[in-house]
Amino acid sequence: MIETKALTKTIGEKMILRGVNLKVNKGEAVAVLGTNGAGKSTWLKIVAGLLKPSSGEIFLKGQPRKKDDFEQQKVLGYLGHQSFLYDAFSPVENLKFFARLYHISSPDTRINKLIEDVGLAYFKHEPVRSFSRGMIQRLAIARAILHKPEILLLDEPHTGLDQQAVSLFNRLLLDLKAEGVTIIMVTHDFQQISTVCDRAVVLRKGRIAEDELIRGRPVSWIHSLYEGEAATL
Ligand SMILES: Nc1ncnc2c1ncn2[C@@H]1O[C@H](COP(=O)(O)OP(=O)(O)OP(=O)(O)O)[C@@H](O)[C@H]1O
Repeated sequence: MIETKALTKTIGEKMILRGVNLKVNKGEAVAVLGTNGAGKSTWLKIVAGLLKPSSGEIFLKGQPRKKDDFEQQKVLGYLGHQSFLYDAFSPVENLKFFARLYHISSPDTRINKLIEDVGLAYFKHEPVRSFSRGMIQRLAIARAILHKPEILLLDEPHTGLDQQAVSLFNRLLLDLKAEGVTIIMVTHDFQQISTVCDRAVVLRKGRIAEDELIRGRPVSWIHSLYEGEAATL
């Protein structure tokens, strides 16, 4: 579904990715772990088409990744550290704007359903500038899945969410997974990884250091994998 081969990224003198070979199959839910600065967000941004690699290859559904290809872009939903939302617009106006970008016809029913799903129905006509961080994150989640992407790329998606929103979001992710959506999630949150993901990949210094199936494993084991100590358990 998504594959990067020998992917490198150098910015200035700094080599951030040093040859990342990673293949994610359709319907998998994969966590990408690693310490701060390991290169996780950079890898995700390159796959999302927001950054250019220095070298290497990217394949999306078996096809080489092309720059500014709308059909390829539609396959992906990306949730990064920035919300991409417009402050002066309400949730309804923001989602209508993105629906137009994705050429979604008659989006009103879907927009209302998504706003309800993320728990913002009461605020759907209020400007985003009045929202808390958690509310913005809820709307950003709705924005990322609005066009029903086949692959969801999530960069620390649980950040800023309260416990109720975390449960709601995980439910949403598990439903999408059951529908066959592929999920790739950069995160430091081991509890959420064990709830949502089947596989964990650990990046260290720009390379894949671990790649293991984690279904049924306790959170402590995932932590050991992150620390590079799982093999000794
Ligand atoms: N535009 C940039 N210019 C210079 N250095 C950068 C740039 N973007 C990223 N870096 C550096 O590249 C390294 C990897 O960054 P990246 O954001 O991919 O790490 P990460 O694994 O996602 O970390 P975190 O868990 O802190 O989000 C970091 O040392 C970062 O400072």
